[in-house]
Amino acid sequence: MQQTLGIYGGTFNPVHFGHLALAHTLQDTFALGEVRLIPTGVPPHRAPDVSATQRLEWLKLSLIGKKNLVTDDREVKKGKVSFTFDTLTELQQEQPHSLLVWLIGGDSFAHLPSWYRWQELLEIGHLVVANRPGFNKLPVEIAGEFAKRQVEASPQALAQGKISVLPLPLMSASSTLIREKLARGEDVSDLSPIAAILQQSGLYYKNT
Ligand SMILES: Nc1ncnc2c1ncn2[C@@H]1O[C@H](COP(=O)(O)OP(=O)(O)OP(=O)(O)O)[C@@H](O)[C@H]1O
Ligand SMILES: O=C(O)c1ccc[n+]([C@@H]2O[C@H](COP(=O)([O-])O)[C@@H](O)[C@H]2O)c1
Repeated sequence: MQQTLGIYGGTFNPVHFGHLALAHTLQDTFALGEVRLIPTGVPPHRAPDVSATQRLEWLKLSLIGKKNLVTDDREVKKGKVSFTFDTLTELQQEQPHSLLVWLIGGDSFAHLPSWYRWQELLEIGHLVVANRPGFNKLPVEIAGEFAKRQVEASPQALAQGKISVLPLPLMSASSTLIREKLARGEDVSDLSPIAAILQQSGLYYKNT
């Protein structure tokens, strides 16, 4: 049987239930032994107001007791901008016999042409896309790649250079929504597994 490794990168500013549902469903749908959640240190396209070590710490807390879901701190340790192409290349070198099964949301997928070496990125492993607003309005070059590469979401269909859609209904959870609610001092326990910690930290609170 083919060896596989699940990869899920994100800013996780902060972690929410949607992130966890995506990671679980990825693991389950493709029968992956392990999914690595990789927080960005210095993300290429944004500047989070909370440190990378803090975002990693919260992510770790939210994964306690979750078999097969683990954090990977390589991008946090780098201390400079991390490109997904470099991270996946590094992981592939470490595990030359594993197929990398990497996950992004539909909004990220729609912006893929702005990513570093995005066309080569599509060749590295098997990409899994989770539905999210934006996925239904793909730029033409991405729509073309998707049409050419799409296969069903199953362990048997896993293959280098292919793309599958994660079988999960649209989830409205987002870090933006959590940050907005915390800024107003509102409860976020329906959105994040670390709601109490976030509220106590006061980190996103804006006393206006
Ligand atoms: N609810 C969701 N449904 C589908 N994909 C999601 C969802 N939440 C996050 N993702 C995807 O997971 C990856 C990491 O997301 P990220 O950590 O930036 O969270 P986010 O909720 O998108 O944050 P923000 O609201 O700050 O943009 C991205 O590819 C994103 O598209
Ligand atoms: O490599 C790139 O050029 C690139 C550009 C934008 C985002 N990414 C990665 O995509 C993942 C999700 O990003 P974000 O900003 O939606 O949290 C995260 O792992 C980022 O490092 C990667």
